[in-house]
Amino acid sequence: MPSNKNNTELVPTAHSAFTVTAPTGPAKVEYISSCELPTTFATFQLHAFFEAATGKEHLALTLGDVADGQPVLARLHSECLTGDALFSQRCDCGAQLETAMQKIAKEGRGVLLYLRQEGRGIGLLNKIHAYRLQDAGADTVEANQALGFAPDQRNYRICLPMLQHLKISSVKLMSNNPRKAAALTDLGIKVTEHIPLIIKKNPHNERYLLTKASKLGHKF
Ligand SMILES: Nc1nc2c(ncn2[C@@H]2O[C@H](COP(=O)(O)OP(=O)(O)OP(=O)(O)O)[C@@H](O)[C@H]2O)c(=O)[nH]1
Ligand SMILES: [Zn+2]
Repeated sequence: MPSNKNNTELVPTAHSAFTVTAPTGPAKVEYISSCELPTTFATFQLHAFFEAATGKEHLALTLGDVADGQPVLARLHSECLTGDALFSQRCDCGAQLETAMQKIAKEGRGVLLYLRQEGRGIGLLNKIHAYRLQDAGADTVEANQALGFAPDQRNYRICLPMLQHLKISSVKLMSNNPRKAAALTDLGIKVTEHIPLIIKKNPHNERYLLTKASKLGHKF
């Protein structure tokens, strides 16, 4: 841990501004509204959902007719404010988001669920704590554990009501995380294809990607 000049630095402890344990059992997610979302890739339909148990607002972007019963090109994207909005090079999230939207635009049909599971479910404040621990030598899994969390706090139950609302029952999944496909299958969503979403590594995310492969089971 880097120390400040007065040596008053505290080891980060988990911030409990909200519950970080994803609710179990069938997820209750209410559909709220939809609008057009013109982007640099295509003009998507943006659908808003509300999860009362956590107070979280989840989003779905769709392009084309996703309700025709054919497998839909799909991305379940876990929120990463630093990567998705602030161009962070610590992870591969921003580039994965961009690539997924590009692929959907190219196909002319697809869905992206933007899930508010920041920091693999521990929230933004705790992710910053975890990054601080990583700056001091921990890997991404050790950092979560040092804060008292599981390496990955996410579950994907909220996807079911969102996909049901969109009338999507089978997907071609863009992900390197086998747990996402397994979770969808458990929920009764057919995964007809696994499409890797591999992003070029850089010196800042190399260790993170290696740890994802060796400790979290991601396939690269
Ligand atoms: N706790 C924690 N979360 C992180 C860290 N780096 C990225 N994240 C979060 O991890 C989530 C993305 O998960 P990843 O493991 O990168 O990828 P994935 O979603 O499991 O798999 P893919 O579908 O292949 O992208 C986002 O919510 C990020 O905010 C970290 O060091 N610690
Ligand atoms: Zn990220």
